[in-house]
Amino acid sequence: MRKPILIANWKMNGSLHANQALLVRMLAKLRPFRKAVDLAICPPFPYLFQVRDLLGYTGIALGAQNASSATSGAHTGEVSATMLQEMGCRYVLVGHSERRSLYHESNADVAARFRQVRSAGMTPVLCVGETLEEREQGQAMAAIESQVQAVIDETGVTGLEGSIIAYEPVWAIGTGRTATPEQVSDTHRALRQFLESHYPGMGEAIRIVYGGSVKAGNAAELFQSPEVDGGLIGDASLQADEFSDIGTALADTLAEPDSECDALD
Ligand SMILES: O=C(CO)COP(=O)(O)O
Repeated sequence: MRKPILIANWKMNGSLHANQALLVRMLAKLRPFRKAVDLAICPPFPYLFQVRDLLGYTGIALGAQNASSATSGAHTGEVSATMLQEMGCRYVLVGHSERRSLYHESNADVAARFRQVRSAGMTPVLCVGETLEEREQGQAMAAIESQVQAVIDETGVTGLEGSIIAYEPVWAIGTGRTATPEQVSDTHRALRQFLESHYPGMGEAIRIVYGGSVKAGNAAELFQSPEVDGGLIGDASLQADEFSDIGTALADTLAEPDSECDALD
C-alpha cells in the first residue's frame, strides 16, 4: 500500500514574517490527518533553517526545491545535496518544469541532480511532464518517458526505488487549467506500465503524485483515482486553509472505508 503524500512547493515566495504566520496557521490545520498522509514543505533555500525549526517534531518533513549536480567546489550559486541533507531535508524536487524551461536543465542534468540527492540519503521527487505542444501532437508519454529514462540511464532502474515521481503537465502549472482526472489517471497508469516493463514491481511500488493548479475545489476529483498518490502544490500551498483543505481531500480518499464502517457501527 502506497502512503499518500502532499508536498508544498513554495517556489520563490515568502519572507521570514510571512512564513512564520503561514506555518503557525497551517500546522494547526494539518494536525488531524498528518499520520494518514505524509507531508512536506519545500521553501526557498534561505528559509530552510526557519522552516525546519517551525516544523520541529510535528512529523512534517522539510524539503528543498533543487540540488546541484556537483558534489562541491567551484559552482557559484549552487547548493549541494549534502548541504541540504545537513539542513534536515528529507525530500528534494528535481527537474521541476520551471528549472527545465527557465534554467535550461536538460534531462541528463536533472538525472545527475537526482543521483546526488539519492547519494546524500534523501528522497528525490522527480518532476516530469509534457508541454501543451507535445500533448497535442500525441507525444505526451514519449516526453515523460524520456525524462524518466534519463534517470534510469544515470542510476540504473533501481535508482528510482523509494523515490517519488511528480507528474506536472507544463500547461497546467500556475495556469488555473488542470488536467482532467482521466488524463491524470491515464498518465500515471502508463507511467507505471513503463516502469514495470523495466523492473517488475517498480510500477506498483512507486509513489506518483500530480501537480498543476491543484486547489481545494478540485483536489477531491483529482485524487480520487487509486493511481494518484497525492499532490505537489504550488500557489495553493501559500494559503494555510487552502493547503489544509487539499490535505483533507487527500486523507478522505483513505478514510472512506472506515467511515462506512463507522456508519454501520
Ligand atoms: O509547479 C507546481 C508545483 O511544483 C504547481 O504549481 P501550481 O499549483 O501553482 O499550479
